Amino acid sequence: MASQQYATPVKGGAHSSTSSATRRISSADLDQLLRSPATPQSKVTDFNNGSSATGTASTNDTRLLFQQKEREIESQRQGRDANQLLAQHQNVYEQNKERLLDAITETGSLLADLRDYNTNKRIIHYAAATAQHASPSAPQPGALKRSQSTRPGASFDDSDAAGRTDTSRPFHPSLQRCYTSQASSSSLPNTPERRAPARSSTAPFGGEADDIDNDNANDDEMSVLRLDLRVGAVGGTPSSALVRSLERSSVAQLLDGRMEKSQRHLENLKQRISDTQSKVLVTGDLNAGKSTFVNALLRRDLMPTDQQPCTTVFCEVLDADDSNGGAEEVHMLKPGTAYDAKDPSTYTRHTLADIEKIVAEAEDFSPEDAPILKCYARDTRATQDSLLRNGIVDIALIDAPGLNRDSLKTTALFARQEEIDVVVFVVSAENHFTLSAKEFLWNASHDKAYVFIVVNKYDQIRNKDKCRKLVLEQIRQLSPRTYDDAANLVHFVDSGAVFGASSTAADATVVDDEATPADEAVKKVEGVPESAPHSASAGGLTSRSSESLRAFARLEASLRDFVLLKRSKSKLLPSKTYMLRLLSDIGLLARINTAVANVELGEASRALEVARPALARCQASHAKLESVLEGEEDEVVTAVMQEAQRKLNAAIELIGRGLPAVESVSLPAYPGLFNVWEYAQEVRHALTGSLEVALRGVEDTTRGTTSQAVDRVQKMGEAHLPEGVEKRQRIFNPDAMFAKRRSLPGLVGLGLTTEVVEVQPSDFFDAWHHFAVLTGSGQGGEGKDKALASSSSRGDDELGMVSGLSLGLGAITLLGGKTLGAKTAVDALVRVSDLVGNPTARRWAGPVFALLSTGLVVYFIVDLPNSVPRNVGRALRHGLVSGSAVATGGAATTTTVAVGDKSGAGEVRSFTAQHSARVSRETRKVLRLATWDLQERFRDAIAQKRQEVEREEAKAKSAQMALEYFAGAEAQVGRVRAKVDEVVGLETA
Ligand SMILES: Nc1nc2c(ncn2[C@@H]2O[C@H](COP(=O)(O)OP(=O)(O)OP(=O)(O)O)[C@@H](O)[C@H]2O)c(=O)[nH]1
Repeated sequence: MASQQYATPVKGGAHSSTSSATRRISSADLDQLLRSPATPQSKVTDFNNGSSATGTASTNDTRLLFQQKEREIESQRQGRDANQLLAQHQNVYEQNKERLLDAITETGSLLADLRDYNTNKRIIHYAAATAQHASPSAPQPGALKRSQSTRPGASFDDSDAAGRTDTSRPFHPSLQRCYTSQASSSSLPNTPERRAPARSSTAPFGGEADDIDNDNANDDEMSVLRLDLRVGAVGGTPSSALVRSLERSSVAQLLDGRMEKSQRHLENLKQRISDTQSKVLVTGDLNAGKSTFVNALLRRDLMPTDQQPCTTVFCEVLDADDSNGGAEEVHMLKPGTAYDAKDPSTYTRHTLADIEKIVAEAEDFSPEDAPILKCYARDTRATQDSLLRNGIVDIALIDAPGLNRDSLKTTALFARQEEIDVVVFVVSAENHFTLSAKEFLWNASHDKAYVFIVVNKYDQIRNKDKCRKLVLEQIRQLSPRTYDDAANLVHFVDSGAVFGASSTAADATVVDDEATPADEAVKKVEGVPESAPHSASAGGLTSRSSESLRAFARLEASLRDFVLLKRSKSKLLPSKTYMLRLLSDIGLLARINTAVANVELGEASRALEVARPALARCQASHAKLESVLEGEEDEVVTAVMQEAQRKLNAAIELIGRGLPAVESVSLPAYPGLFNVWEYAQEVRHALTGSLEVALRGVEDTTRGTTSQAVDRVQKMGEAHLPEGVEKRQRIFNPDAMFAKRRSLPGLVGLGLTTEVVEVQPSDFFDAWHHFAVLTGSGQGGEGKDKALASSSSRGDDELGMVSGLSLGLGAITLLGGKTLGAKTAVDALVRVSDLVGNPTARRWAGPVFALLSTGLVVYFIVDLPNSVPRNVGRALRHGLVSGSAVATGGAATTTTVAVGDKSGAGEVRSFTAQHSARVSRETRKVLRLATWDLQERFRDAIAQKRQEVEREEAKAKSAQMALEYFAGAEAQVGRVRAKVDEVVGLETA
């Protein structure tokens, strides 16, 4: 209030001659007048030239001056109060701003943390997704609430746009088209992605969710972090099938995207709050008088006006002193280039006078290509009057092209820019709201709530009450919040009257003695430059135009108030709203995830109570079974081996006595002396054949024993395997045992050398055997066997001599052995030699010997059918026992895989040892397979149980971690929220 001079047109008296001039009265003058109110000849200030004039003042004049003084004092008081109020407001604003900036920073890092948690540690459950994907048995508070909600859209956007609409707002079917079409217009520049149907399709005051009504905040519903899961870009409705088909990880990914977007928006909010400039977008119907209104606000004929729609540009008017070093000029922005006032390459420079030409040239441009002008103009009015240069905040006024179907989208987009704080919507009182206007206004006010509405050309309306009612009713439907505060936000004016556009303004006069404090404002409206063609002061105002000016003055005061005193509302409230929404969402996420984690922890704990003992039981059973199985295996293998040894030894013993090892095999019939050779051969075949049968018998017994053992093992498995483990058995096929050996031909299968079937001389008379028997060196002992067996392996040279000797000795032995016994025979032989020395004996010795020899030969021949099997059997037995008849590397050692038997091929072992080892190996192999199968299933079962335990432990750990994390997050949300809640005064400012 540095300059306290007011322009006061006065009428009549000494000053009537100067009625067209503006009188200026100073405080000093008025003080003086007050000091001598009754002085007949008082000194009256000549308001025109500042000099004093002396004369007799009439009572009327005195009264007039008193009234004037009172008004001035009141005005000064009001000015002081306003300044104080502004200062206070500025203080509160700064505090609020700092709190919000702090809260935004903290929330940003909380979001970053949540994203990291979601991506790297544990997927965050998102409301409805949780209900669908988490354990169905477990109730989840947040999710459950949604599923029980009666609102169709409360669960995961499963409803259509209408279903999601807040019923507190009137929804206009006629506007639905634009609502949805704009919601899906993701291709538009500067456009945030499509939104969920519950949300605004346009955001006049920001690009994100700060465009949500504060009142509609609901702690149980996502808003900012709500996921848009609509199907299809155009006209699609959300599909619950799609939602259900979405994996939790996909939902988490979408949530991450949403949080990232929110982080970006927080950064924008920061910038927006830190920005000291406030932008006021003036838009409205074609030809509604927007440019006239802007000129009226500026008191300058800056923007071209015409009876035809003419504005084709977005012209942002800024204060030249504040923003451009005082230089009045126009910068035309280069499309696609970021504007920088300090960089002339980003714009082309023009004079203010060029605006008309630029506007005219841009007439044919499409709305998207409409040039954007930065118009730096000096605001000559006093700080407290000026809108642009008010000393508190830099205001920019943007004159936009008129709305029609083409420009609607562009202007809506322009309005969505972050830095647009206030939208002033100009509508012609003559036309009310056109369809485009309705669309724009409904969208702009739908979420933003407040729009400043100027109903212009009110002077043209005859039935003003009717018009007012109609327009207000429309506003009530389109923007209920604006309607509620219509006294401040809706103004019926005649902008032309301020700047001479309307016909009535040209000869308007003001009646002084009816002036009220509101008239002061009217007089400010009158403070137009002298160059103005239709200055209100030029011809004096009629009461008609006086009313118009008063209305405009009220509008200006309200607009200033709205932009300045209530800039908190336009700048901070959206941020506060957004923050509250976001924090509420994070809080909800934290609660949902805490609930889910609690459920998971409970589930995991319960599962562990079962799984841990089950694992321990399973491990114990396994250990026990393992030792039992080992014992069983050893027992069976030993039994098999002993049985095999016993049976094979018995078989070999029989063979050794020249008898077949089994009854089912019989020796061949003696074919006579002339076929004795073949006889010996057949005996050999028969005896080895009987051995094969005996061996098969051993193998069959082993199969039976093994089958029983396998059966026992499997039963043990059934008994010990834990519940739920697959009990399917490996099928045991006993026939497969020894099948390979049996498939081999005779001797090879038996693992014997081919010599065992070759006829030997000893098969007919085994001299060494008889000698051994004769010398009493044992009855079939091992040493004797060796000695006797060696007879069959001597060279052919010795054969004749040995055979002759064998024959002779054999005869003696046989005779002696048969009649007197061996000893007696030898004794007889000694006595015979004694007789040789006796002459008498020598006489009959020859015939006796001849007789004896003949007898022996006869006996030998007669005994051949018995002696051959005996000799063959004895030789075979010897070969089998000594291992000399067992082929090294033969079937006995190679047809089985050595399992736990260290005997290798090539080692000389008896037939019994070899085959008993083989069958026991085979048995061990089969049993190992059976037990291995069982153990394998045990191991699987244990691994499964361990996995289950580990899984539940991990689940419990993860849930525990989530509980801690979300408890921390919720606490942080609480702290930040308290800070945001401290941002006060926005609702009443
Ligand atoms: N009677 C009357 N005429 C007005 C008023 N305001 C503007 N006009 C006239 O209406 C016509 C259009 O005014 P403009 O300011 O150019 O309108 P606009 O909304 O900027 O037009 P475009 O943006 O070009 O569509 C001009 O002839 C103005 O003189 C008013 O309050 N009363």
